[in-house]
Amino acid sequence: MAAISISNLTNQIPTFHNHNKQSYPFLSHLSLHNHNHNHNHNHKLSLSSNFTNTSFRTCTTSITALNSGEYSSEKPAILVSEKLGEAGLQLLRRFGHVECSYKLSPEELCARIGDFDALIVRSGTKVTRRVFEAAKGRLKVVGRAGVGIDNVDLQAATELGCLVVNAPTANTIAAAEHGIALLSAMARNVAQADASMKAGKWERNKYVGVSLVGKILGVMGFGKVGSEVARRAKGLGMNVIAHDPYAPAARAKSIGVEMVSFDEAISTADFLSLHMPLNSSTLRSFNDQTFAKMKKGVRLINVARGGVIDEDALLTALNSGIVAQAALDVFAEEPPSKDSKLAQHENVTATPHLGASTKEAQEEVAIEIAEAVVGALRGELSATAANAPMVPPEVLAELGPYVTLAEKLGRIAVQLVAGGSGIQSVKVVYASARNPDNLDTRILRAMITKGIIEPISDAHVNLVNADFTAKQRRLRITEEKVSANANSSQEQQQPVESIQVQISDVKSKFQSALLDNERIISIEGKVRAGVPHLTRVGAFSVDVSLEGNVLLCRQVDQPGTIGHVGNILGEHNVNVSFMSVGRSVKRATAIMAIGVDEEPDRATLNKIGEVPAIDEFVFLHL
Ligand SMILES: NC(=O)c1ccc[n+]([C@@H]2O[C@H](COP(=O)([O-])OP(=O)(O)OC[C@H]3O[C@@H](n4cnc5c(N)ncnc54)[C@H](O)[C@@H]3O)[C@@H](O)[C@H]2O)c1
Ligand SMILES: O=C(O)[C@H](O)COP(=O)(O)O
Repeated sequence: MAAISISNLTNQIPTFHNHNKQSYPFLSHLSLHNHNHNHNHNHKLSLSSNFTNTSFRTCTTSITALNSGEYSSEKPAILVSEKLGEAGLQLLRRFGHVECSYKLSPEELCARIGDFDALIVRSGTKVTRRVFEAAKGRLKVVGRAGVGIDNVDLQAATELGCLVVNAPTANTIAAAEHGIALLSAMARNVAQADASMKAGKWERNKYVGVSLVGKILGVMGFGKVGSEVARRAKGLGMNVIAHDPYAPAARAKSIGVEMVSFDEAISTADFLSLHMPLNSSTLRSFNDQTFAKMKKGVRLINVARGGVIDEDALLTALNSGIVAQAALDVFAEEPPSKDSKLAQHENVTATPHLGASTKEAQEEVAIEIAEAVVGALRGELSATAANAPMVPPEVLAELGPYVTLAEKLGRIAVQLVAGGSGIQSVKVVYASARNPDNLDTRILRAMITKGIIEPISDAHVNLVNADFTAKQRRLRITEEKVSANANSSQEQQQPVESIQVQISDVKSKFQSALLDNERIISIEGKVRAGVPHLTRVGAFSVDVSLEGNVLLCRQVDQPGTIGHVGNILGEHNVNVSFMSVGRSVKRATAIMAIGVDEEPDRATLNKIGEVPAIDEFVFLHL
């Protein structure tokens, strides 16, 4: 894959106007899909004859004009594909259009998904790459109303910039209670005895059970559910050991649970209860080899995920008596086939994935996921994001203006690169008067990446996919944090004093942006009174607020030039919002930075290029 090329910008990227600014104020930080490609106007902007013709999409960080599907008003559209508690639905309805379609086939889901901004699922909906691709950029968030996100293709979501959030806490107790219910029911053959009675029998000798007290329970995965199961099992008089490579031993110890290795757990336990996530390292980790190491007659409970067990191996172990009984709430395929030998096995107690299914848990889960999805659609960062940095709200609030600055600096820097250059290496230097090591730069880096990549590609970059997109395009972004001297107490309180963006090994269409003519484009920005400013271009200090578009001119520092350019703009009804001149030596070369509200047309720009004192200039869309 080639480095980002800007060689053919001239005729490929039409000027882009977004006429459908939406009012989701923070979404720009997170989810910047733009659905207005149909509104492209093929305006081309010609800079003076000395310069490469370039056009850029205007920077529009507003979001998501909804597609022209069924839901086309200003409100976001939310598809709920599995049963969700009423309280959560009400919350969602207050915010957007909600469609509950509980029986969509995979094909129907793909056909409909492009009409929605959010999708809420439980474990029964497979949110595959096909679904994300079918969404064609509109889907901004997938909410998993529960814990396990193994039914969502996280990689595809990340690549396509879709946030995935879950509701990780609300069903913990329900799942733990179900685990204990299965443990007890299995030990006393409750389900089998009940079925026998319903068949008119009275089989007291057949259903003699085993006691729990004094037995060893091995909890595999000592997270939220596992630790609650352990706590309850202790109350039943069991000796509990646990295996979890990532859980702190002290937490287990505090409730009287000993952490042991995988092999020790499986070889000493009388009962094994599984509570780890399904991922590539846990997939079928209970298999022929591991069953062979277990104590003969072990009893197995699984309320985690069916896929952690090799089901054929379990069947063999049940038939050979290595596993005396199993209690399964989850299956590799759900529902399992009607003639599943496992579900039908007389030593298996089976439930249809009921772990989270209590009234209380479902109401709580629905509220938890509705809040997470609404927050994400509003552009807030989520505390339960599975594929984006979780940035605390207070950090986000503080970094807000720097987020805008970062994106604009990225946009400016890339527009200064001359056609024919391939951008490979970007360096960002953050200066802070506070301890720079404490600065969380993930959002800023994502926004710089967005600013650099979006004007020269069709990619939609956001916090979710920024690093992935940069990597995919072989754009290496390095960061440096340096200490800044604070000149005032206000500067001391700011999280960031300045952000410098450098693009190395490129030519510039504005020579003055190069550092010592070294093929390094360098610009710097600051936030002043909450407004992003461009404060340095190459070696020249400037000060222009980045609120409209910017014209940068290098000129001979002599009387009249500023007025001349200002007049040309005025004559063509282009309003100047800000102007600053930076020079190194009196009456030598100066850089003039002009903020303009409107986009000057080609004739206006040509006239500026004809001003004798102007050596070079560039118009930058922000
Ligand atoms: N049946 C249901 O309805 C139901 C309900 C809730 C949760 N679940 C499932 O239960 C599981 C646990 O949920 P949770 O909320 O406790 O999650 P959690 O993230 O709080 O806990 C999972 C624990 O597993 C540990 N772990 C990771 N890899 C491991 C490995 N290889 N071996 C041992 N431990 C490992 C993690 O360190 C973590 O402590 C998940 O698979 C979840 O999907 C099922
Ligand atoms: O991971 C979970 O939260 C549980 O497996 C619950 O799944 P469900 O929402 O489909 O009941």
